[in-house]
Amino acid sequence: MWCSGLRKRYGKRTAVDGVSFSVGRGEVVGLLGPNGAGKTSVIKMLLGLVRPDDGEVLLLGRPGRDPRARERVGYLPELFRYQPWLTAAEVLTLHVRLSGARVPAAEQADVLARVGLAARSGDRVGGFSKGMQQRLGLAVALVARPELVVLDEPTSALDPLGRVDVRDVVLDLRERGVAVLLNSHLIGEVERVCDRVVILDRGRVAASGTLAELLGQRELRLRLDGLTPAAEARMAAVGAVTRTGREVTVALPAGEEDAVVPALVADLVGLGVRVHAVEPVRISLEERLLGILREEHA
Ligand SMILES: Nc1ncnc2c1ncn2[C@@H]1O[C@H](COP(=O)(O)OP(=O)(O)OP(=O)(O)O)[C@@H](O)[C@H]1O
Repeated sequence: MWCSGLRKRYGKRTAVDGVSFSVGRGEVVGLLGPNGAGKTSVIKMLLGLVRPDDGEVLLLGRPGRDPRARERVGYLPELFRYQPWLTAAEVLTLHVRLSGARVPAAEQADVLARVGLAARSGDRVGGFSKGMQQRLGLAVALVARPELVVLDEPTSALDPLGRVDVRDVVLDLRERGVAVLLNSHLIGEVERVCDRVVILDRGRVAASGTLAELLGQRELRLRLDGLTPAAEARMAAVGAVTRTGREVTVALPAGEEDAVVPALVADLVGLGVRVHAVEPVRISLEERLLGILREEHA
């Protein structure tokens, strides 16, 4: 899947402003960003559910407008409700028919089992809990043997075990060479399964890259007493500084920590600062995301 220069306005509000990225076969890409960043709008444009004002979409090598491009795409929407009078098995059969694929009943039953609904296949969907409906939505996204799967908040209603199931499903898809685009606010989840992430903010790509690229940056956690403006300026010269009382975090320039850390500590001591603790750490995706968003909004 590939998109370039996607733009969308709703009235005066620009929801998506020049978004480009791609998801290759066998690759899991996470779409991250705050509420209203444009994630769902991007997904809907990719799938042809919303018409972009500008930009291009290629799905599995065909223009996104081509209905045949969508035959091999599985989609779990953020908000969904299936026909309450149908059983879970009937919902799957309906979606298989809609997709035009030929999927034998036994394979459909396997998909229900994979999302943990084997025991409920004959029950009407109207009586399903939110989490069970979300599991069914995942089964719908998977059942027609898709080559690209787009999951919009797939675990929002799921219990911790259900989240583990989804992680296994996603890793299994990757194993089979399926391209997966995952929109989730659960950053830990994204960090565990995604090869790459695209961070959206106010309709634009604020950052993107492999986890190694985005998290490659290390930072230094310090516990300090007697900070002076000169000492703060010395730390700011190294990288972005965040401070909560005596705890100070300094972003380290990539690959230079061996030289930078001892020099910084020596200078801080020289400036009269009492250094209680020094700990270099690799930042988590969550911290990195918050850092990127803070810079964007500064
Ligand atoms: N149908 C619509 N009509 C008007 N404005 C819309 C519509 N859909 C989205 N928007 C606006 O576009 C912006 C992006 O919304 P979108 O749903 O894409 O964000 P999101 O990143 O998915 O957010 P969330 O994390 O809350 O799901 C928001 O300002 C929203 O109000």
